[in-house]
Amino acid sequence: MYARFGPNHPPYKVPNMPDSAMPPASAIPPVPMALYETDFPAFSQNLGAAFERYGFAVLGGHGIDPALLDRALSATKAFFALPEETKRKYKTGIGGARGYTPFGIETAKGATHHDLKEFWHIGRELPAGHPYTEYMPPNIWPQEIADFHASTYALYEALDALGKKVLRAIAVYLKLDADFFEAPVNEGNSVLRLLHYPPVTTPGESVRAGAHGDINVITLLLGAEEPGLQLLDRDGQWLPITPPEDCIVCNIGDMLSRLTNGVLPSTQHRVINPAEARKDFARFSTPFFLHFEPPYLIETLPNCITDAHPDLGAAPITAQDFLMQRLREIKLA
Ligand SMILES: O=C(O)CCC(=O)C(=O)O
Ligand SMILES: [Fe+2]
Repeated sequence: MYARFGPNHPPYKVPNMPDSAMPPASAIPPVPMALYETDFPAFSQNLGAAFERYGFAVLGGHGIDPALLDRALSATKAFFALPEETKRKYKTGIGGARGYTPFGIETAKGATHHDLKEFWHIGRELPAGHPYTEYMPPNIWPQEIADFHASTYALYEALDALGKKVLRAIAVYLKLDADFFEAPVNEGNSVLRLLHYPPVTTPGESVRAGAHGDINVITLLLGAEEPGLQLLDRDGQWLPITPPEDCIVCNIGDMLSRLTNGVLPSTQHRVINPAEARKDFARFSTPFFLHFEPPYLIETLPNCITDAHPDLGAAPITAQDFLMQRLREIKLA
């Protein structure tokens, strides 16, 4: 069992504390994905309520083919096991938007220490001459791992489809047309991030991922069953999110928070270092950052301005301009 702990790093695992005194390992109960087909209004309501309360929701039984997940995870592990110099061949000069970003680069906004992670980014494949090629560079693929391209891009497409379903539920929760988000995200600048947090063998100031909010519309996260992910709750407590294996963690990003005038909050989250018993284990997780199409104008939804949510006065901004502003802040652009 994992204890809650405050921002100043009291112990993560409290020795001698009976399990009954601990908060649940994961604060947010899963919403069954099956409800999407059997009772869409209930699906939308349960999911939306979790997002409004926590900025996070957990989807149970996500329905992504377990064989595909195994293939993508094997390819990911095989890539990160390559020698450093081989991996660095795939480091691009485009702010990490595609390919490999080595250990020690990304630094959370306002943080002084870099994160303890390396990662690989995959974007949407566009036909030659597509107008968005200006914003969305082509993918690169490691030649050393035969199934990498096929398995990880199939996962990209599965998560893109799942994300579009989640957005239908969010639209209905917000009393918009169910297909409100369809055109804005259809060929969105979405990115699949394959993340590797190596074992944490030397103590230091750095954490696996410093506290941050995601930039995009919504994030779908696979692999959070290896403990460490926490969200910063309203009362200042860090709540662990450690879902069962067939679940996917979803959270609201800054773009959707801005569009909804904060009705759906983008909640700060982080990945803390492992407890002693898990410190020799790597952590592999896979967030899918679902984005709007680059020219989409993020402009506060009028029906999200209410007495409970007075207008925060966010100026309209395109998804592309917002992204560039935020990437500069985390030293990726
Ligand atoms: O690894 C995780 O569980 C979360 C990663 C994350 O929050 C991110 O990459 O934005
Ligand atoms: Fe994140």
